[in-house]
Order: sequence, then C-alpha cells, then structure tokens
Amino acid sequence: NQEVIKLSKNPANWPTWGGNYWGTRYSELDQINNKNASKLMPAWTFSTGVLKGHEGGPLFINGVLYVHTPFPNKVIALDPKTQTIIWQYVPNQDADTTIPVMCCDVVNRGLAYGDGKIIVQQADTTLTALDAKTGKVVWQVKNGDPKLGMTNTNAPLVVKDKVLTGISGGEFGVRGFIAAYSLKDGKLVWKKYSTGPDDEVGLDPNKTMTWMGKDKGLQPVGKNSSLKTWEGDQWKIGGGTTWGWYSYDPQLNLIYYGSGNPGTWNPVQRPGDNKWSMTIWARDADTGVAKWVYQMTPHDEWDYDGINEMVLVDQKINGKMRKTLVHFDRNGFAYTLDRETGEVLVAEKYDKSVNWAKYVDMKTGRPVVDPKYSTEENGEDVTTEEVCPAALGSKNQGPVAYSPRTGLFYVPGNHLCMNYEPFEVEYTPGQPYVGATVTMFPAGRDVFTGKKDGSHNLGQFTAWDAKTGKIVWSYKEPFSVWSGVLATKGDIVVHGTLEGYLKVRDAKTGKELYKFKTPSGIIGNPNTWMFEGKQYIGVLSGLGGWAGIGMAAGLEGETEGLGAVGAYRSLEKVTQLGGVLSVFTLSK
Ligand SMILES: O=C(O)c1cc(C(=O)O)c2c(n1)C(=O)C(=O)c1cc(C(=O)O)[nH]c1-2
Repeated sequence: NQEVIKLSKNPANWPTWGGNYWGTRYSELDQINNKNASKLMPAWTFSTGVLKGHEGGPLFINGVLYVHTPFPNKVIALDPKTQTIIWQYVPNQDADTTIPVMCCDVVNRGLAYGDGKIIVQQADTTLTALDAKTGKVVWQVKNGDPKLGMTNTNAPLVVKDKVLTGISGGEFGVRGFIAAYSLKDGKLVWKKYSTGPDDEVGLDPNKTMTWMGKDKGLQPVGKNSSLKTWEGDQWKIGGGTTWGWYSYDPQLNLIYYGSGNPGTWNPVQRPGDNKWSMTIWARDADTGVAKWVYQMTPHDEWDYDGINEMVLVDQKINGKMRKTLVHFDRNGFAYTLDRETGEVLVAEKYDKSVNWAKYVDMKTGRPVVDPKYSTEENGEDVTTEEVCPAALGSKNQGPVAYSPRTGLFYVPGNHLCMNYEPFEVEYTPGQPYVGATVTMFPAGRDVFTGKKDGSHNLGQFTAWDAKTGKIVWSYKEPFSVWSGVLATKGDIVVHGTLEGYLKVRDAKTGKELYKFKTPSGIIGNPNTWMFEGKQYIGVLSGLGGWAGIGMAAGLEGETEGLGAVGAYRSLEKVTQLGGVLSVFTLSK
C-alpha cells in the first residue's frame, strides 16, 4: 500500500505493528538516545478502561494516536496535544460465545491502517474497518465462527488494496488459514489454509519450493504435500493457526508469516509430519499462492507454534549480501533464510538450554530430535520430564527489534522447561482439543552453555547475530519478557517486563539506562513517534496473555492455564491487572 510505505518513510509515524512492512521495529528517531535516556520521564498516561492483557502497541499516524484494547476490543483515537479522545469505537461482541474459546487470555495485538481506514480484528472474528477521521464503521466481515472454536487476537496488515488476517483456535482443532479481504469493501479476495488439498492450501506442486537440506537443496513440494502427512481426515482439525504477525516485502510482493501447532498436543494421535503446521510461509500478495514453505518442527510434540514474527532485512552472509528473513521460533532455534527462495542459511539455538532437538541437520533440513525428550516416543499417559523450552517457547508473541546500526536482533525471551504428559482426546466442535497436561518451571540453565547453574530466572533479554547464529550478550530477567522490543537510531533498545517495568537499554551493551514501573505488567510493544518536535515512546501495560493468565482469568491450579499458573504464581507479589497507556519523553 503506497500510503503505508509513505507513512513509514517519515519516522514521526508508527503506522504498522512493526513500524514498517519489514517488521524491524526500528525507528530513525534519535532525539532520545543512549546518552540522554536516563533523563526520560512519563509525559502522560491514559487508562483504557479495560483490564486483562494489553498486547500490541499504539499506532501514530499523521499526528493522531490510535489505541486498542483486549476484549471488548475498543479502539480509541487520541489527540496527543490535549490527550483527549477524538473518537471511540466499542464493538458489541458476545462474551459468552467468544471468551471461553480464547486459549490464552482475551488479548488483541493491535490495529492496521491504510487508505484512511483503521482496521481492528475483533475477538469474535469480525474484521472491522473504521473511518480513521470519525471512527464510523465503513465495513465489517465475519472471518470465522466462535462456535467452532475460532477467535482472533492478531493484528491485521494492510498490503496494497487488501487486509490480511489470520485465525486463532489451535487448541480447539481449528484448521488455520490466512485470508485477504478487500480494503475498499471487505469482500474476501483469497483464503489459503495451512493444511489440506493443494488448491485450498495455495500450493503449486511444481512451483512452490521447500528447502530439503544442503544435499537436495530447494525442491518443489510435489502433489498433496499436506494430505500425505496426515492420517485420514485429521488435516480438517489439524491446527496450523495463524495468530502471529505478518510482514511484507513490496519489492518481491511476498507476504511472510508462520503457522502454529498441529491439532491436538498429543502427538501419538496424529502420525506424520502434519504439514504445513509449524511452517514459515512466503505467499504472493495478489494470489495467496505460496512461493516457498519451510516446516521448522515436523510432527510437533511440544506445542512449539511457529507463528512468531518474520523480520525482513538484508545482511551479508559468508561475504555475500542476501535478502534474508530472520525468525526466532518458539522451538528455541533462530532461523536465517533467503527470503526470495526459502533456503535456510542459519539455524542455531538462541538459548542453549534448548534440548528437544540436538541441532538442525543442515544436510537434511530437519531437526534431530533427542529421543529422551520425545513425548511421542515416551507415549501417552507418560510424563516426559525437563523438556526445554517449555510449551510457551524460548520466545512467545512479543516481537523482536533489529538495528541496522549494530546489525543485531534484540530478543525478548522465556527461560523455562516443562514436564509434558500427552493423553488421548476426542474432537468435539468448539471444545478444547488439547490432549496434554503440562507443568512449567525455571530452566535453571545457562543460556550460553545450556549447563545447569541453579538460576531461577524465567526470562532473558538477548542480542543475537543472525549472520552467524551467535548470542552477543544476554541479560537475565526475573520473569519472561513477554513484551515486544523497539530499537532506534539513538542506539537504545526498549522493552517491558511482566512486573511492569519499561526498560531502556544501550543497544551495544544491553546495559540498563532507564526503568520506570508502569501500573501493570507489560506484554505490549513499546512504539515511538515524533509530535511537535519531541520524540515520545508509548507502551500499553496490562498484565495477561498466556504468562499472565493466572491473574487475568482468576485461575489457581498448578496445571491450569495450560501450565502457566504454577510457573508465574509469584507475579501476584509484584503487580496487578491494569490497562494503561504510558507515554515517555525527555525531561526539559
Ligand atoms: O493455536 C492457537 O490458535 C493459539 C492462539 C493464541 C492466541 O490467539 O492468542 C495463542 C496460542 N495459540 C499459543 O500457543 C500461545 O502460546 C499464546 C500466547 C498468547 C498470548 O497472547 O500470550 N496467545 C497464544
């Protein structure tokens, strides 16, 4: 979309979840920098009036701030000068049919903008386009059916004349898809599934490529590449949902995103590779047909959804400039691919405590699973102990940032392991289709060596070199870093913590330069913008998401919240629920 490209060229704006189409979350603003960050202070705050997990971050477009909330998914346009409400949209959604089928709190990852419209993907699957000036509904379309376990939490993305959105419900046997709706009137333009027949998945058996390791290289996927990897009709309830982030390369005209876990978490029940769950996708933006696919975790046995963001940057690898895609997967491996072809260049652990796979075999392109941690091999009703990472991954939904000045990626990390017991589960439409009991606990291992070190931290904040696949530095955080990251030309990186701190660090060393405790835990993304000559950083606080589900949903039992309640119990001592936008700037 030409307007989005134009907006993102002016660093005063923050027009997409990632600040731009490439998902770098990097800003050219440098008024706030590593020399003066200690002089930051809160400029103003704004309560959204909603509790529960506040993910995503504010958009700033042509002098107006657009803020969203978790269910009921309010959208608020704010005047940054007066800090007053220009308009407010409050959807009318049925809580009774929607909330019970949301897996991980009632979060929403934010808004999209294009051609004078603000787009919000409501939890009940209604995709809504609002007039950015007035907040009036321009069009609405139903993207799914909560009675079948479908909901939405993702931020949409406007690409050319279309709005991209996905679907949640991997824990309810939902068959994942990505859909493109007309930005003008909401009409469905194309819809492509993660599993099933070639035409419905948008695969060209001869032209869609997949990387099969250095020996075979890139090969066409061939006929029925998904169907062949499922038993019978299981692909119909096969998961591979698409609740993460979408990026776009306007030159290649390709959109990139990942698909989630295969349905049920019990691997014994679904033999095969379960394609194309757990996959990185590159699709033509106009037709939806896949140019290439790469499955990171074939036949997932641990719930390592592959939906984390895809960051598109050009990097010199082995002396050659490449158009790369960098992805930090839940499974603990960071992948650097050629985004034009889908060739995997680097696949290394970004937390060495990861043990489910020994390494990714670059000869075959597949992970080498350690049988000790194979929940399939150990079987149903048997607990596989100390699998690392835990199901919520070495990193969850909070998107990384990339600074072209340091050449580093900044990774908000988790540092937990789990015990995992698969059990048989029957599919009933609209009912949980999980099939595993999980407990999670601190990894207690060093990120650089993977050796046990008696540590108790649940989080890490790590700088990563994606050219070589190496950790540059890493700081322990008491709790998982569930927020996104911002990097700027001022050589700072900014992230939130579950206790509620906004932290500003030096981009080169990671040293803390500033921190401020906001009213609630931060799982949102700090964004930045410029208004009347001043740079601001804004972040939503509001504890929730999977990590904060205990407090957000009032759960008590150790294994409740799919294992998160026990792991994060001590959050109760450091924060409470909330819903506040905090805006920071330099003091005079
Ligand atoms: O399979 C799915 O459809 C699905 C959806 C969601 C979601 O929509 O929030 C999450 C997950 N899975 C999931 O596995 C997960 O770890 C997770 C964390 C969060 C969060 O917002 O904190 N959502 C989700």
